[in-house]
Amino acid sequence: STIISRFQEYLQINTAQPNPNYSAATDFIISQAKSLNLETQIIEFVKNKPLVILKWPGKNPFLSSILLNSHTDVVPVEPKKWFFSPFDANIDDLSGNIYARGAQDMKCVGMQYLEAIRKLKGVGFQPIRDVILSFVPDEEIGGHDGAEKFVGSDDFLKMNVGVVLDEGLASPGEEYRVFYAERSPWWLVIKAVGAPGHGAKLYDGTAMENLLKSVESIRRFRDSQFDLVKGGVKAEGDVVSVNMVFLKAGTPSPTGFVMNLQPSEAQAGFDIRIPPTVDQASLEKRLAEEWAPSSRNMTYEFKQKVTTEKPIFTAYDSSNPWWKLLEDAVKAANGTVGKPEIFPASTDARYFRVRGLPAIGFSPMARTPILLHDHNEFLNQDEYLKGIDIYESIIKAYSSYEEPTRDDESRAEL
Ligand code: MET
Ligand SMILES: [Zn+2]
Ligand SMILES: [Zn+2]
Repeated sequence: STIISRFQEYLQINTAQPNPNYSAATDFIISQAKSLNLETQIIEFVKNKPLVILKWPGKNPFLSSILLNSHTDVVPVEPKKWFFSPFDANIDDLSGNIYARGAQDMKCVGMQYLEAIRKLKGVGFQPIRDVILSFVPDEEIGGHDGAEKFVGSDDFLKMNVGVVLDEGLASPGEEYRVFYAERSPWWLVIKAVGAPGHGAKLYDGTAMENLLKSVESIRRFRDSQFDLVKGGVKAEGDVVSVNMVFLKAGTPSPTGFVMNLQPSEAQAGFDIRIPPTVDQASLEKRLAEEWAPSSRNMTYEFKQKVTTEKPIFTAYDSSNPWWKLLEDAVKAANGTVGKPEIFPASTDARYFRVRGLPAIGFSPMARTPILLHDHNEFLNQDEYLKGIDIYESIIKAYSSYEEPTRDDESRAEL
């Protein structure tokens, strides 16, 4: 169908980090917007890193707007490990699965917003609140030149955003997952130095030994957290995850590494995710004292570090009307929403939440294995189409919601 081919077309644009083709993605999104008669704006806070903003104006400009956010970049691939080429967006005839990097994370969502608007326009629906779509760059590398700059801009203030939808996760079961908070990412590099020497000599204080002691200590901590999840004591989003993502050491030689030389430097990288309620200061103390102690000639550095003064949540009780509106709208489209969860990884939603806005993490993919950042990422075409109906229902409910929200009230007082 044309709906599916439009999704394929977006997936075929290679927006993988670290060299995303943002200009092709922008052209594509703008052409979609034009076909839908949406207002368009391109903002470049940083050159060649465009944010594409689309607007479907509502009838009441005094009410806060609905922001539907998605990121245009995707994570890199190891193409040889894929059955289908990751930027072909092939459809497996038998299953109807669409294979592509970004099929789940999160080009599906960006296109589903647009397709839902297409349907609503097709039946003559008119929103009361402004419906704004933001297609933002660089989420996968921290969002610093995308969503982070966006939320601090005048353009954003003028939008008077009242609620934000951003990405969630696929769900293998029947229920859609929905997220009210997320863990903070710490991308940590620990470095050890030590005395170099002959490969045959046993001596204390080598860089490798110094590093490995840390790795052992970090692994014990990792196990303790993982055990809580395995034992069913805690959910994935409620423990600290620590995973080693690189190891770097050794003296290179043309045939590999020099084998009889103990190197003077060694380092390891870790992806750490910290739940909102965990005390970050005490974790950093553990890091300084046990994981990278200067007494063992170790230093550390963060490649990414999100710190929060206090836990940041989107309310899911009656103080936040958007939560129930979403649940009801999903129900109205024959879906069900699970219990509110903490997103185990990170999304741009955090930038909206720190500004005090309710942001909900939601990607309508049920009956789907979680394959974001994995090989052979796919989304089934029927599931994709169902997701469009879900968004149609949500956008309809959100944009026709007339009760003043807290945000509208504070606006009125100005
Ligand atoms: N969304 C990506 C992740 O969770 C990038 C986050 S930036 C630290 O890994
Ligand atoms: Zn994502
Ligand atoms: Zn991602």
